[in-house]
Amino acid sequence: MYDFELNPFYELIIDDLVNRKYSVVDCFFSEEEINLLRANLLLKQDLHSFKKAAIGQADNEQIVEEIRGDSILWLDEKQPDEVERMYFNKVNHFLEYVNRTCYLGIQEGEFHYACYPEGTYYKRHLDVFHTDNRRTLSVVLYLNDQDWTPAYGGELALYLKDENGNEREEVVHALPGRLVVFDSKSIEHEVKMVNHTRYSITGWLKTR
Ligand SMILES: O=C(O)CCC(=O)C(=O)O
Ligand SMILES: [Fe+2]
Repeated sequence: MYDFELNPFYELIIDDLVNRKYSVVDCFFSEEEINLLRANLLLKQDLHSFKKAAIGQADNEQIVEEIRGDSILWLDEKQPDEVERMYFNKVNHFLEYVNRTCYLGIQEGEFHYACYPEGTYYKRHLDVFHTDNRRTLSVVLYLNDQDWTPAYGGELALYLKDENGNEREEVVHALPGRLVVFDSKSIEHEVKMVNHTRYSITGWLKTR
């Protein structure tokens, strides 16, 4: 017997995750919250604190712009600013719900701002490492301007298997406020060529 109230919005996301291993929702954050998060990202970027993103992990990290061309800044969950605290509160609320209903055993998260300048992309990859497969759910939130159009490129392509085992590409436009949650361990994906600076927060919910 559940001792808490069902959340119909979270249930939709969870249904998607169970049925097809990914979910795309546009109203997890309000437009005002997205504007605050974008302004926060731009402020931090002005302070020149973004670094070219690497591939690999720990002592095996390499910057390879032919594979990924974004610059990132990790969020510090222990010292969030006011806007980041709002982001963490919402994500953690969802996370607690997922843990209680799906028993995924997620213990922690890691999150970074990302900026893809024009002409960059991130080639097809999986979000788990050979030496560390704790990442369970990938969570991407787009912080692009409200006038973002598909002509700006930078689509997220998810490579999915249909019921016959054939591969199918699901294309997701990086519309402002859009949240994409997907199974880190099984869904290969890529960021297509970006024609206009593209902003996001990407996070991973992990087991310990
Ligand atoms: O920004 C996106 O749409 C996906 C980014 C991504 O795949 C990653 O950072 O691992
Ligand atoms: Fe990824």
